Amino acid sequence: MGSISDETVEENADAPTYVPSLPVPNVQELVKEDPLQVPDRYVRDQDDILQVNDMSWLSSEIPIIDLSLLSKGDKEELNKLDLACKEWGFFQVVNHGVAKKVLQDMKDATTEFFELPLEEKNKYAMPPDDIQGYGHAYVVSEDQTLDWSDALILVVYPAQYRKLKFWPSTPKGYKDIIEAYSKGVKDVGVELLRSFSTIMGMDQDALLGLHEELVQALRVNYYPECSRPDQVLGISPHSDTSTITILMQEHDKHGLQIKHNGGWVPVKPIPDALVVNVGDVIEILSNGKYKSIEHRAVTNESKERISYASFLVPRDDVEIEPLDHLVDSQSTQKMYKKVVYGEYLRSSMKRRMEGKAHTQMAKVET
Ligand SMILES: O=C(O)CCC(=O)C(=O)O
Ligand SMILES: [Fe+2]
Repeated sequence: MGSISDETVEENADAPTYVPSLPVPNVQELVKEDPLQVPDRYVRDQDDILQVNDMSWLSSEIPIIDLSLLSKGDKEELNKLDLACKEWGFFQVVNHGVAKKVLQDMKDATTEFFELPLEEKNKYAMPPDDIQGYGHAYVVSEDQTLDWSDALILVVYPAQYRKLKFWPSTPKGYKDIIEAYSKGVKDVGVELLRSFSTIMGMDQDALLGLHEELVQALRVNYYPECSRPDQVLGISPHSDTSTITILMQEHDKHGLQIKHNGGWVPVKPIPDALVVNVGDVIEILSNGKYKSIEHRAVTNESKERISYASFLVPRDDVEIEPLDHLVDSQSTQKMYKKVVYGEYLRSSMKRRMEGKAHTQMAKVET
């Protein structure tokens, strides 16, 4: 594999465009200027963050799936996957085959990138009319409560969708590291989609085929430390508009929480494991059997946290609706309307992230 050279930065005509977001302050800089300030725009209604819904004791119940067993078609592991998707919508994957070094290089280079001075990072600033680059997405109104985070967002697959002008060339080799990490995640994703096809009663390659082309986007979330973690959220509660999301977190920092039985359950990092969640596409295809679960990230008082979310999604023109055979087997009606994926995705970007409000729009009114 050759390296991604610095010369290939001209605009790519095949690259899709996305919905813009309003400009907001860089949170990392706010903290640098005054570690104690928490501007009003970031302060949540206390009901939003209260610990009364704390269900941390359930963390150890979040399923752990062995990908090497799934790949062999192990029945028991496939059952575990089915249960995980029905009951949790989230699980952690071990024995996924992505080399430790690939994961570690990604963490090291990314940490270095975020430590660069703002002007350096801003060479890759997200323009007002795009969602790729370094900045903030999903800001749609001046009076929306803001998330305590900055992000670097890149479309990585298919390669012809890339906009390389947003791929940082510092630290040295970062582009190749992003590519190697994304390739690893893609292989895991393909393997998982095969197993998802199986548990959804289809040929192994059915889901991949339905995507026409597997599109993969990377969102690196940077959550600076916050002097008042009880007042802010790193990322608002939302469900992912993806088919599945594959997330790497740092092993020594907590932040991700998922909604379960009305409470918030932290996903405790397991070293080198990847966190996977069912996205809205699987929820719709499965007619709600598998749920795209609401999740959020909280901040830490003394440490910044970085998370790496890879979203696997269908091509824009693919139509998504509940699979006929699943509707029949559940002997219920179709719970979701047909949506064109690209329209669904873009309309979600025009809203602020707000729980399951967007999936709700695809629901058939009853
Ligand atoms: O930081 C995390 O753990 C969650 C990130 C997330 O949910 C997202 O980027 O969609
Ligand atoms: Fe998410």
